[in-house]
Amino acid sequence: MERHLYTVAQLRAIEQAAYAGLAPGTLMQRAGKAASDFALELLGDRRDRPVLVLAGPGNNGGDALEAAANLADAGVDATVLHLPGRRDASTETAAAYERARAGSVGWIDMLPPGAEWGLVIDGLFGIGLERPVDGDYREVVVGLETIRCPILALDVPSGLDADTGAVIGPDGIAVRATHTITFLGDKPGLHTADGRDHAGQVRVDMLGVGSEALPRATAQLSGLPLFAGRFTARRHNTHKGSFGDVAIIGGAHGMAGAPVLSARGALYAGAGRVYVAALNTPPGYDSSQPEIMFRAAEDFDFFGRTLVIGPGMGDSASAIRLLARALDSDSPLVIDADALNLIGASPDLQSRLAQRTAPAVLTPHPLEGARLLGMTAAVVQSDRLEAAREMALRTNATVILKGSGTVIARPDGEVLINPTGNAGLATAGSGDVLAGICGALLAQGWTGWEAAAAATWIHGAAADTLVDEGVGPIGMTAGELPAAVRKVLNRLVKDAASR
Ligand SMILES: NC(=O)C1=CN([C@@H]2O[C@H](COP(=O)(O)OP(=O)(O)OC[C@H]3O[C@@H](n4cnc5c(N)ncnc54)[C@H](OP(=O)(O)O)[C@@H]3O)[C@@H](O)[C@H]2O)[C@@H](O)CC1
Ligand SMILES: [K+]
Repeated sequence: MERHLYTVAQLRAIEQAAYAGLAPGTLMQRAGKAASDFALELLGDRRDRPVLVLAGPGNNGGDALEAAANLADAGVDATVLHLPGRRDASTETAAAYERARAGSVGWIDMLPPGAEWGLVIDGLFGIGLERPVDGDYREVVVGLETIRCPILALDVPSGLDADTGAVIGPDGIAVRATHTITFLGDKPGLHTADGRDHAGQVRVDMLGVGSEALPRATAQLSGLPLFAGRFTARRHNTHKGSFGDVAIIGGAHGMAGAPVLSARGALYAGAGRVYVAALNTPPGYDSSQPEIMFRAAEDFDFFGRTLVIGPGMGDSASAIRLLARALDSDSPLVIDADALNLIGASPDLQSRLAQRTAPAVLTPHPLEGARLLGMTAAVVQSDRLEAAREMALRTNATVILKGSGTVIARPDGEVLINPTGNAGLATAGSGDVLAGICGALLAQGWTGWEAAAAATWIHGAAADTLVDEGVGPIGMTAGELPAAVRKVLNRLVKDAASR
């Protein structure tokens, strides 16, 4: 899957350009038709169930009115809960209202308690929402929370910021849809932050607008086409040196598990040799993974090795020394966990990072990202794309900002949102495994951008596989991920070979 993501400003420009060449109301009629077609598909053979259509004050409400009229024409029992605003509706929305009025649509002005619906269509607000959903609108959204049927959002689930995926406003509220049909281009907010929980499955309908009319998108959904060329079958005539060395630097006193999880991630993602360079006295070996070699970090030679630095590393003087040495080296570098916090606190380490020429990939969660940027995690989460872009620009590195809809950014402003993964990844150690996978791909010669995109995608796909097998999301452990990562990777290579 590869899909461009447009900002509201870009969508308004697309809308304006498309609008100019069409009869008034055409786009809204197309949106209403796409919505009612999708609604009929969701109803399937339950077309006798009543459908509730929520129509708000703006053009999103106009889309909903068109959809309601279409459903009634198709013989569906469609009821509109109409909540117009104080201002006059646009000409198109007024026309859609007249059309629905003339048909066999039912009308209500409040949510009847206890009513049962086969489907709810949310056309309260779309990309025009700029302040929190309140008053009667809020009451309706609260009322939806107890309704147990599919909810189809038109364009954007009402209450969600289409650019950022944040629910609008302090103490804001947004519709939790099971499906979203989005118009004129996909939107980043449907795929990150609160977006995945509120949008459900996303379908894009371009309303007949051709790709030549679209601006250049600086954000897209990540997907196999971005890195599929790297999945080549291994040649027979190879050896462990052919697939790179990865060294995990971390494991201070009491934190030996984190680098071991990273090391397993690297091993199962195909690195030739994997070391743990431990700050504390290294264990002799890992009995469940004896392939991992343990060394003391202080006198470990970084040369020719890909480094994953930070898991369980702590903030000792020795940790800072090792991090400075790693930043100054020519080794490809994944920077995780404690190493990120140390960089956030040190202008000296920041300038060493910014001056690097070898690949560097940073893997912050929102709090680590916040420390790097000198802001709060809430501010990072309020605009994850912008935060990831800013981090990439300041550090001159590729950034993987973890969380629901992980954002991957590079210094030139290009951004990906990863669509794989699930809540099972919200568990201790899963980030360590991700850093290890990323290290393994760098060690096999991938660029920082490809390694970051693919490691995130594969890590999420591995978690999705585990959920399909009944292992999670509840109770999924980080230690279960590496074997699933191996399965996903080998399947991708096999699929690539058979294409
Ligand atoms: N134009 C086109 O060609 C096409 C448009 N399309 C569709 O239009 C949608 C965009 O329409 P839109 O711009 O009218 O904005 P929309 O999201 O409906 O809401 C804005 C309205 O809500 C009001 N309002 C805002 N916040 C509020 C609050 N908290 N509480 C109460 N009221 C509030 C606000 O009022 P105001 O702020 O002006 O007082 C204004 O009236 C887009 O998402 C897509 O679905 C498609 O058909 C494709 C073709
Ligand atoms: K909506």
